[in-house]
Amino acid sequence: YIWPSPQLDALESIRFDQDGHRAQGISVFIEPCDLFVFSASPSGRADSADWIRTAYHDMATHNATDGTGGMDASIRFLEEISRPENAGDGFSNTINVFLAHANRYVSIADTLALALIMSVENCGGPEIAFRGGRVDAGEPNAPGVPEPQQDLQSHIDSFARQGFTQTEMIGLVACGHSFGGVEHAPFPDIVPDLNDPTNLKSVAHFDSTFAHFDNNVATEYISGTTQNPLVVGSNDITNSDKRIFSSDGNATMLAFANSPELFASTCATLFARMVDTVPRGVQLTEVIKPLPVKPDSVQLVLNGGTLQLSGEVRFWNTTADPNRVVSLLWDDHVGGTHTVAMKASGTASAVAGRYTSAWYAFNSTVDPVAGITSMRFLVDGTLEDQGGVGFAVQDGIFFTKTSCITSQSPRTARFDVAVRNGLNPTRLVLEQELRDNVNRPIVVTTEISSSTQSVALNDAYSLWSGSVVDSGAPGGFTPGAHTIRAEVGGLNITANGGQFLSLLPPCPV
Ligand code: HEM
Repeated sequence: YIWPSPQLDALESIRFDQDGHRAQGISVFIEPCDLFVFSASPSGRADSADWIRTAYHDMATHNATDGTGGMDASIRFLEEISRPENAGDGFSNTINVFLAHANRYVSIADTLALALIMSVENCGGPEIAFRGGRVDAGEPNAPGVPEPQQDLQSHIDSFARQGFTQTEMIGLVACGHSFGGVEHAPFPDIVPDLNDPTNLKSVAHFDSTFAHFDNNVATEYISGTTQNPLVVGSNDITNSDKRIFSSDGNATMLAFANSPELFASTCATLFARMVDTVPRGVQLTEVIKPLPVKPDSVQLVLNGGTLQLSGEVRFWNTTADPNRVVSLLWDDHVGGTHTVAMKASGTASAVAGRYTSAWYAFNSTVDPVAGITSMRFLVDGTLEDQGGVGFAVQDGIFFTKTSCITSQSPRTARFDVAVRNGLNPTRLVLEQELRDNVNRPIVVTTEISSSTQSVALNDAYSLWSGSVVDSGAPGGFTPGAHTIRAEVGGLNITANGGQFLSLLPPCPV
C-alpha cells in the first residue's frame, strides 16, 4: 500500500514494530516463548500457547452456513468465558493483555489474530499472512467450541460448521497442539496433579517442545512416544486428538511427521484461514506487509509564525550503520525543495530478531506560506520516494501551540486549529478515541466553530477553535490524543499528529 493510510499504517506498526525503538509492547509477553507472566515459573504454561488457544476459541463459534460468529473478540464476554467449552483462565489472561492494544484502526479481534500469528512466527514457526479489519462483536456468540469428550463425528461436524474439512481439522488440531498442553486445574479428569516442581501448574504437554512450533506433535505421535494427554490419556473418552489424528488412517499425521516443511506450510495456510474466518459481511484489508520505508509520527505544529515539522522514518530490514548518511527532502507548494540531515534515533527488530530496522528522526522549520506537500528520503545517495509518488504530507490543518486549558472543574480545553486559507472545509471536528461499554474502541467527535468566527492568524492560515470537556478515562482506558479531521469537498483530511488534553498548559489569564 501507499503511505499514508491511517488504518494500514496502524496495522503495519502493531504487526512489525515489535522490539526496540517504538516497540508496540506485545512481543515481550512471549520472550522467551515459554514465558507465562501470570504465575511463578517454571509453570508449565506459556502465554504463547494461551494466545493460540484463545484465537481458536474465538473463531470456533463460526457458522459457515448462516455467517455468524468467527474472529470477532466475542471470547472477551464473561458469558462465553464461563462456558464449559472455554474451561481455563487462558482466555481472560489473553484478553487482559490485548484489550489495551486495540485502537480505532486495530480491533480487539485483530489483536487476537495477531496474538496467534506472533506466537507462531516468533516461536519457531512459519510466517503467516495477516489482514486487519475484523469487527468486534457487541455481544457473545452462540456456543460451539469442540470439547475432548465429544465423539469423532461431532468434531467432523463442528469443523465443517466452522468451514474446515476433515483433513483440515486434523491439520488445525495438530498445528495448534504444537503448543501447550492440558492443565490439571481446569481438566482434573484428564491430567492428575503432577506434583512436579518444574511444572508448577501441572500441565501435560502435547509434545516435548510445548512453547516452540515444530512437527514434534506429529513425529512423537507416529513413533508412539507421544505423551499427548488427548492421545494417551487414561480415559479413552477424552482422547480426542487420538480419534482425530487417526481418522484418516494416520495419513495426514504421517505426512507431517515425514516433512517439517509440509507441516509448517500447511499450518501457515490453515492458521491464516482460521484468523480470517469472520462473520459474514466483514471486509478484511489486504495482507499487511512491512513497508520498506515508513514515516511515523509525522507532526506539523504552528508555533508563533513558523511551522514545525517533525517525525521519524523506519528503514525495514536494515541494521544500524554509523556511516550511513540519511537526509529528508521535502517539497513546498511553490516549487522549492528543502534538504534536512537526519539523525539515527534507534534500532528495532521483529519476529524474534529475524528482521531488524533502523530509525532516523527529522525536524525542520517550514515557512507557512510556502507550506509542504511531500517528503522523500536520500539514503547514501539512493532516493526513497515510494516508487515516485513521494510521501504526502498535508498542511491544510494542524494544531497551534496556543491550545490550552480554560477551566479546571470540569477540566475544559480550548483546542486551536490552523486552517490553510483556500482549503475552505465544510466541517471541522476534533476526534478522540475512547471505549464503548463493551470496550470497543470508538471515536468521539467535537465540532469546531465555523469559519465565520475565525480570526486571521497569518498570511497563510486562519484560526479555528473548539472547546472540549475532559471525558476522563471511561472503563479505565487511557484516553487517546485529540486529532483533527476536516471535510473538504466531500473528502476527509486528517491532521498529522495529535494533542493530549492532559498535557495542555493553562490558558494565559
Ligand atoms: C477437537 C478440537 C479440539 C479439542 C477437543 C481441544 C482440546 C483442548 C484441551 C482440552 C486443551 C487443554 C486446555 C487447558 O488445559 O487449559 C487444549 C489446549 C490447547 N489447544 Fe486445543 N483442542 C482442539 C482444537 C484446537 C485447535 C484447532 C487449536 C488451534 C488451532 C488448539 C490450540 C490449543 C492450544 C494452543 C492449547 C494449549 C493451551 C495452553 O497450554 O495454555 N486446539 N485443547
